[in-house]
Amino acid sequence: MYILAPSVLAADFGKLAEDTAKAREGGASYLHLDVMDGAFVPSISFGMPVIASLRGYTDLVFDVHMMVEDPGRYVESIRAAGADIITVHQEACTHLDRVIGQIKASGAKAGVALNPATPVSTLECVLDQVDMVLVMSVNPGFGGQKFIPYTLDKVRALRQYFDRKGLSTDIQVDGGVNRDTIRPLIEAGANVLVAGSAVFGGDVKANVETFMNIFKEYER
Ligand SMILES: O=C(CO)[C@H](O)[C@H](O)COP(=O)(O)O
Ligand SMILES: [Fe+2]
Repeated sequence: MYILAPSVLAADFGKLAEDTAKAREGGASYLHLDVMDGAFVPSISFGMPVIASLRGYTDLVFDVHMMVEDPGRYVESIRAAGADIITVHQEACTHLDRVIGQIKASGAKAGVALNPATPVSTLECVLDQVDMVLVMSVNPGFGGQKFIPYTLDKVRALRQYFDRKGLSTDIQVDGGVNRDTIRPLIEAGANVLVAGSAVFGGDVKANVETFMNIFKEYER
């Protein structure tokens, strides 16, 4: 029911495949891949070649978070590189409906992300079409930032909406997720939790296991 998506942004890039294998050993089923273009967000991370290369080393679900301007330009190539879920920012798409259609046509699951200061109401017209909504709980661009508490209200509002509609749409939260912030997030209705520094800082397998044990508290 609950899914941990370790974000490789905090991994040792010289040992990506190794760190990914450790996360899988601990029980993770997703791998969160942060693509940054230096325009939508200040930093530049990695793109298709790195994702395609890593695809050869793991069967984890590739959950690609596109922090790029006009992400519609890259949907097909990110899918071809191995993405299973492609999440685009509402703020980066002039034609969001078209991009969601493009992602679905590619065969990937479609996610839409919101920056902390972007209200849930901006997704009103597309909420019934997406497989996942990503609530950013830090301003995107860097790992290791502090969780922004008001984003919990957005998670609650989304879960209420999906429950009312009888939809089992995933709600993902990304940014500052750790063993202190994860319980309020689950209680607010999040079911896909991204964690970068809390997974890849230290013993990766043990860190993932800690999250898995917290999930068990809620799955009983
Ligand atoms: O999208 C992201 C940053 O924009 C990352 O997924 C996120 O920051 C994960 O890192 P941490 O868990 O250390 O906050
Ligand atoms: Fe992310």
